[in-house]
Amino acid sequence: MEGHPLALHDVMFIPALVAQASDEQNKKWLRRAQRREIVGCYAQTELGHGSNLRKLETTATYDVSTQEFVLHTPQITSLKWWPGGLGKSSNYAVVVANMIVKEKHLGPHSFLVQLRDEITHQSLKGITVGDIGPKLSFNAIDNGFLGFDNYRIPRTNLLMRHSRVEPDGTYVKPPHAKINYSAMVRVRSHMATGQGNFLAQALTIAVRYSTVRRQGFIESGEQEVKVLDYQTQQHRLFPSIAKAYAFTFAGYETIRLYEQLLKEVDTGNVSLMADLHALTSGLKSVVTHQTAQGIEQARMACGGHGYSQASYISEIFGVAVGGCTYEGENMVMLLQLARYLVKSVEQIKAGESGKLGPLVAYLAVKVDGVDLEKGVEEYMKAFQHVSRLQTWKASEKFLKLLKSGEKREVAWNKSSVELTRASRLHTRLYIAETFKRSVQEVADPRLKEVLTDLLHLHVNYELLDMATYALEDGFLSSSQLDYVRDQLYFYLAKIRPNAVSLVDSWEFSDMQLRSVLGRRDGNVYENLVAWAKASPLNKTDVLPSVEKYLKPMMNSKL
Ligand SMILES: CCCCC/C=C\C/C=C\C/C=C\CCC(=O)SCCNC(=O)CCNC(=O)[C@H](O)C(C)(C)COP(=O)(O)OP(=O)(O)OC[C@H]1O[C@@H](n2cnc3c(N)ncnc32)[C@H](O)[C@@H]1OP(=O)(O)O
Ligand SMILES: Cc1cc2nc3c(=O)[nH]c(=O)nc-3n(C[C@H](O)[C@H](O)[C@H](O)COP(=O)(O)OP(=O)(O)OC[C@H]3O[C@@H](n4cnc5c(N)ncnc54)[C@H](O)[C@@H]3O)c2cc1C
Repeated sequence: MEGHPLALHDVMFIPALVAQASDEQNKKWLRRAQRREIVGCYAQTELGHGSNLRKLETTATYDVSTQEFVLHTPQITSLKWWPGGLGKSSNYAVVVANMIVKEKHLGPHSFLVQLRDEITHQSLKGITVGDIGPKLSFNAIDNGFLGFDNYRIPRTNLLMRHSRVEPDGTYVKPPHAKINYSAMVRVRSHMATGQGNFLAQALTIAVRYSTVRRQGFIESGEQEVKVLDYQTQQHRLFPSIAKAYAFTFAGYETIRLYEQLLKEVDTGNVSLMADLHALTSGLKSVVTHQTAQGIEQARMACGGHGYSQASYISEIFGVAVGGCTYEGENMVMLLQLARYLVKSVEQIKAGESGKLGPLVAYLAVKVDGVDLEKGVEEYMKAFQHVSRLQTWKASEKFLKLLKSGEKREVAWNKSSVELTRASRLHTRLYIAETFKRSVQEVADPRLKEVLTDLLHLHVNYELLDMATYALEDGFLSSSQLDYVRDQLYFYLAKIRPNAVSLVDSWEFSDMQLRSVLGRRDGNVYENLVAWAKASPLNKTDVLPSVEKYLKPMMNSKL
């Protein structure tokens, strides 16, 4: 859980080689990387810039006389900063640098760069490398810094699957300007399942513990109740169980789309790139944010013991919440999706709704009302309505500002909070749709019934959570919202008997969970006492600090 120094080798280094190195280059590098003869990381972010890649300062200048690239970090803000596994573990890196050929700045490109000697592991001349220090979490990963002092690498170390520099300095452009960003798109497309997994771990701990913990009464005179029987506890935990399933289903779809994209790009078809970029930008942001919130609620649902490291939920939170920042800061990524949504609105306004992709076609179709009692399909129409409403509102705001003479960037900035709201609603619609489709495909009727309950819980919870938008224009009435509330409470109670099975079905072992509270055998109290006794502070009855600090104070007559 605390991370692994080689995580980025598998998560980004190898995928970057697969997607961006030519077949010929990969004959040299890929097998070695897969056998871990060389260990690598993905070095893109710098001390001064992470989000705005066009302003990366590390340069790779082509020297035609030696057929080499000269890597250089001209100032302190140009140092690579953050890459996982860079500090101490990696001897190679995929380095993203601004490529300069014949004095022309050609933007960020990826290079395979050796950092350390393969035998001694010592850093090579011209390289400054080290660890950036402790973080909120992930402290088993050596996130690092890296500087280059006119460090030379062969021309052939530019990853050349999609773009090339010939020996004479002729540049062959890629088929899509952002194709070098593919390693990021890959991780974003995997993040929904990854984050769903973090959320699932925290929920397994909290739900199991909530069946062991007894506190207070629902009906007087009986045994104290398991805290999971409180409606508030169910409301805290069960919608997140539904989300963990929903994120996993959505993630399977984006992983499949990324694999499809890779195949299509190899045949020269880059049409899926914009769609997948928009989709994964939004999904990554919504999923990481909701996961962090869900984990924190799971921790609080364990009361005081949730605050102890024995619960292990704080560590899960620390790792998961990193996802809100890495692979694109959430606001920045929501604004990427918003670009796509605004473009879609512009297409509709230009009478070109036929050209809209399937995920945004609903933006052109108005619905007057819904009959929620007819079931989940009607909820989908309601989600479409609120997303459409907010997308149009935010887009119109932006377009109006543009028309009034504001510069594009200024108009964008003045509309950006509204735009991020639109992106979230659009993404939540996508999550609900994929959840619905995935449940429909389940063959086992008993499993399907339980997952359908979770789906119902999810759509009622979500609609209630975004109710302001639907009430604003009178799309939903207050009596419809009462219906949604009743349905929500109905499904909380219906899910209660299956709650433990729903979390157990994720099959985390005790070793994976590392939680005293979330143990499979439920022996929480005995093990909490044993855990506390094992605390380093309990190794001796009287600590040395007593002699040194407490006694002089306690014995003073002041
Ligand atoms: C696999 C399992 C995962 C689970 C993880 C578990 C453990 C791992 C542990 C640790 C962490 C793992 C990884 C972390 C690694 C990293 O963090 S690597 C660094 C990540 N950095 C970022 O994500 C940077 C974010 N910034 C950007 O991506 C870009 O700068 C930007 C915001 C997208 C803007 O780029 P820019 O070049 O300026 O473009 P501009 O805004 O001008 O847009 C121009 C058009 O290009 C389109 N576009 C942008 N990106 C893409 C893309 N990737 N694909 C397709 N198209 C793209 C954009 O939409 C614009 O299109 P228009 O049509 O003009 O609107
Ligand atoms: C755990 C972890 C692992 C990482 N691993 C790697 C790695 O392996 N390799 C690597 O290269 N990098 C890695 N990173 C770096 C990470 O990708 C960046 O930190 C991330 O992309 C955010 O960039 P930033 O730090 O520059 O944030 P900033 O962009 O400085 O963000 C600061 C604030 O500014 C806002 N902001 C920035 N730009 C805009 C805008 N255009 N519009 C509106 N608001 C804006 C943001 O929303 C945020 O609120 C890692 C980071 C973490 C935390």
